[in-house]
Amino acid sequence: MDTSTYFSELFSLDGRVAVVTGGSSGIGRAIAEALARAGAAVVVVARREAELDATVGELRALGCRAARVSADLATRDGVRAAADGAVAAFGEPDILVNCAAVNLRPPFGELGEDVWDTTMAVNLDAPFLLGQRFGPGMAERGHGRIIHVSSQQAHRAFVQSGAYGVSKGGLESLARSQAEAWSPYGVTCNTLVPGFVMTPLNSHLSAQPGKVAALADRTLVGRNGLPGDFAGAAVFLASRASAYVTGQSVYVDGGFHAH
Ligand SMILES: NC(=O)c1ccc[n+]([C@@H]2O[C@H](COP(=O)([O-])OP(=O)(O)OC[C@H]3O[C@@H](n4cnc5c(N)ncnc54)[C@H](O)[C@@H]3O)[C@@H](O)[C@H]2O)c1
Repeated sequence: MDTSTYFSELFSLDGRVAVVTGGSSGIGRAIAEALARAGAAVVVVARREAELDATVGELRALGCRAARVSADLATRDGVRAAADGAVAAFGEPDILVNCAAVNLRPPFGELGEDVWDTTMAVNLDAPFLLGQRFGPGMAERGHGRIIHVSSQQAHRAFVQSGAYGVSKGGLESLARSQAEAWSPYGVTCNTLVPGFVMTPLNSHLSAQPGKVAALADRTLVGRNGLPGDFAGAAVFLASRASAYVTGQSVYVDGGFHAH
């Protein structure tokens, strides 16, 4: 077997269908593009129409198969609409990437039910519900990949991110439960754990360059992350190459957690 066939068999996503929530911006946008470039037909799920149109247009311009579903994952109806729309576009998915999230930031003492409920709905309930919808079919077909996107804040306390951190800790636990249920049937379930990445999610920090620089100093590679830093890890976790990796939290954080 020549080298390019060898690597293509390991990493190619030709013939696969991927659903990427939060796929129209930031890390999710980079993951959607990476999976599409690796050969998958990609359904991008998010709320904002203009960003969705732009993302799908760019993916199609690259020669990739892409479709969009506009849905609010904060509601059960929205999650159902997202799943139905994705299946209507390209059929049952082989790969589910749960990247959509909110990070609302009241000080912990002022954290009320509304912030808690919205955070859990988008960051934890939607990944659970989409997993329940697609995981059994993946297991029945004998192959599948579920990839969640967590956060360093699942592992340490950050001021004003109490609900967010809890939701991300739950997500990593969810991946392990899903792995326990479905990995015997060829479905791997893992979590990517980003460090700090400058995206719309933390645009409030763009006015605090000192804080952004301090976060970069805490990494081992000496810089904060870029959305494109997640492309390789996502393709790996979505491909045959990661068949023996499941129930894991994979840190893509420039070594932030290593010291
Ligand atoms: N940027 C960072 O520093 C960082 C660090 C750790 C973890 N993360 C995680 O990375 C993932 C991507 O975040 P990002 O930084 O790229 O931010 P982002 O704001 O660019 O992306 C978040 C996405 O979630 C979508 N979304 C939010 N609420 C939604 C809803 N109710 N319904 C549907 N879609 C909704 C948004 O439309 C957007 O596409 C998130 O899970 C986030 O928690 C980011």
